[in-house]
Amino acid sequence: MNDIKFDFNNMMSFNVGGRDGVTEYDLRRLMPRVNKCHRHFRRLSENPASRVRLSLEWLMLPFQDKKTVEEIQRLGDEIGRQYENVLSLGIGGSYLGLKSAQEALCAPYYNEFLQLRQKRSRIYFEGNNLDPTPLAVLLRQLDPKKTFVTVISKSGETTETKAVFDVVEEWLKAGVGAHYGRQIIAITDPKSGTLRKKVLEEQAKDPSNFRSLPLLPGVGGRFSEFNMGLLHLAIVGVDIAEVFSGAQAMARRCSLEDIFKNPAYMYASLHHLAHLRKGKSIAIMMPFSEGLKSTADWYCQLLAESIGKKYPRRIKALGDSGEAWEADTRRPVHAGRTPVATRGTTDLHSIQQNNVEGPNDKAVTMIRIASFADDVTVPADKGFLSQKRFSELLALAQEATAWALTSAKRPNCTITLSQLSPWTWGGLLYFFEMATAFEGELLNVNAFDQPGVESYKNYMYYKLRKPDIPEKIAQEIEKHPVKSDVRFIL
Ligand SMILES: O=P(O)(O)OC[C@H]1O[C@](O)(CO)[C@@H](O)[C@@H]1O
Repeated sequence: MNDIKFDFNNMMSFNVGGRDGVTEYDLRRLMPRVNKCHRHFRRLSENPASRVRLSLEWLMLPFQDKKTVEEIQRLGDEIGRQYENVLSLGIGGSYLGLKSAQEALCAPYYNEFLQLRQKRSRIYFEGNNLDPTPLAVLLRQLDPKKTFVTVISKSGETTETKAVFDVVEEWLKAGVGAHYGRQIIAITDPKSGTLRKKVLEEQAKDPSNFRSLPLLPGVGGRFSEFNMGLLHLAIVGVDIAEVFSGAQAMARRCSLEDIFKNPAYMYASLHHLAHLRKGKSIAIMMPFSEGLKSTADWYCQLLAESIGKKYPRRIKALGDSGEAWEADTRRPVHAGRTPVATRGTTDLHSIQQNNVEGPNDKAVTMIRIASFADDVTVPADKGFLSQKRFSELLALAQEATAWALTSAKRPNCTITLSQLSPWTWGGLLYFFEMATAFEGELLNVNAFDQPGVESYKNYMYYKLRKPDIPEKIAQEIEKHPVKSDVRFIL
């Protein structure tokens, strides 16, 4: 059985009370807005030009052409079987989806045991931080001749990925010699950016150098796992067609107008109401599965970058029956909910205290797996735990967490995956993508840009004297120096 269920009973007032819970009446009152957003979103998603212009092309990713997917599957398979190690460089949307896929769909301790990884490459994620220690240690240990490098960056400009790639490229060159470029694949924008430029230059020297795969136009980083992440799925031996089949099934459920039939619209509507009417501004993501830890991290980027916006969206109609969006800077709204990634049962012994007794400003999403591929049983004669299966204990812990939250009037909901498989994981990702995009619609913000991330980048570029920094940015930085008074440093 391959199934995904969304249980939101504990978001409702009949379980957590009228002050903190949503009523059916609230949901029905929101329906005209939901229907309007649905029609708007649908109109845009049916228009190919709008999809690309507004970064909605992620909607189509699970429906990609079979031949392309098969080619990627073959290529990844070849790399995974040939190389002892794969260094996967990327950050944000060019990293989190890959990591979450690996944790969810490969055996735990994948890197440690050859048999568990079916004799495929060990995977090392780098380029997602500027901390020098892991990189320095790793490069001292790895044999460049046995290492393949995937560098993933839509822009090709991201400092973390670029700096690490610059180092890794030289390391590979020194260790492998003239043909080092055959051990690199770049996944980047098909036309623009410095990484694409580098690919073209290197391929002109030798066509088997710096192979590359395109990031499809109209796909933003955090919505790109079914594009940027495909090669990685293939390297670690995951069946991409299964992931897509699960995502397609979810896409069909999420295309329905009725929120009582569309789980993503319901998720978005409930959290929208819980936030704006009941003050639940913190989104706690709590999978009861080690395999879904990084999926919770992936969700944090998705929610934070998509919904956390200073300005609402101003829509401009265009001639092709499409539209363009811009920030309406006259009216700051500071929209968004703050995501926090936790995990059951580990964080029941830390963050859960605050969830139950701290400020009642959270909505908790639990994810549970109904059936595990492996199980462990406590031996007999061990008191009250005797002969209990771990899966049983875990399910009970999740039930107990829901009870503890609900009885303390803390709204919570549970997503149940029949099992953790490529099919359910594909469906789960699509569900969250649609729920987040739709929450953006309800809030009327652009869920597909991330202007707030630029300010730290600009400051760094300015200090690093990156060429072509706009004068306006330089002035802005000069105008706002951060004061440092020694009295306030102990
Ligand atoms: O793929 P790129 O261009 O290196 O960007 C990486 C990440 O950086 C951001 O642009 C900002 O953090 C993310 O949205 C994106 O996922």
